[in-house]
Amino acid sequence: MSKSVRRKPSHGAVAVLVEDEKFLVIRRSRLVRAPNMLCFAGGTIEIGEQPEETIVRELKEELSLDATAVRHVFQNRTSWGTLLEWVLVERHENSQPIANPAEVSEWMWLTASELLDRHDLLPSVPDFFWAWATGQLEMPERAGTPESKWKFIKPNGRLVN
Ligand SMILES: Nc1nc2c([nH]c(=O)n2[C@@H]2O[C@H](COP(=O)(O)OP(=O)(O)OP(=O)(O)O)[C@@H](O)[C@H]2O)c(=O)[nH]1
Repeated sequence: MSKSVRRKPSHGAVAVLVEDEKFLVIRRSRLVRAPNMLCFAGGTIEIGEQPEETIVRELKEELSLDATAVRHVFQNRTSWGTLLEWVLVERHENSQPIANPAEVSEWMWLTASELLDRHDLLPSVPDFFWAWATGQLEMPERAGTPESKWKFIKPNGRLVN
């Protein structure tokens, strides 16, 4: 969520950090676009950057977290036209998140089911879990197994029972 030179059209990268079936989630600060919403850490890909570099930089800026990109897992486009690159990351041993209040008001570890129960998510987050549940992306064992009910999460929508 830095304010430096941007590439147009908007192209962003999202950090997927999962341990023991819990995903690292941030609440966006009230000072940024989509204030107070829950999402994964990430931000705009700057000129000359690879998505893997963007998410390492954004994890440092938003959460003071040291992490390594593992692999690109997914790509999608938001309803407002931003192309998103989803990158699996691992945090460095002993590196703990500390929220930068200019960008992040809090962080939390949530299971996918806990996440999908929330009503304050950026719409790309249920889209990501829908894609996982429908076999469009591969996640490591530590992420657990996608639940079949997530297949009923409509893209940009909520869980349909
Ligand atoms: N950080 C983050 N951004 C996401 C997610 N899902 C999603 O659609 N986005 C979108 O990706 C774009 C870039 O994210 P951002 O808002 O955190 O980053 P930024 O300040 O560098 O970019 P911006 O000021 O152009 O919006 C925004 O349009 C944001 O809404 C997500 O899970 N995490």
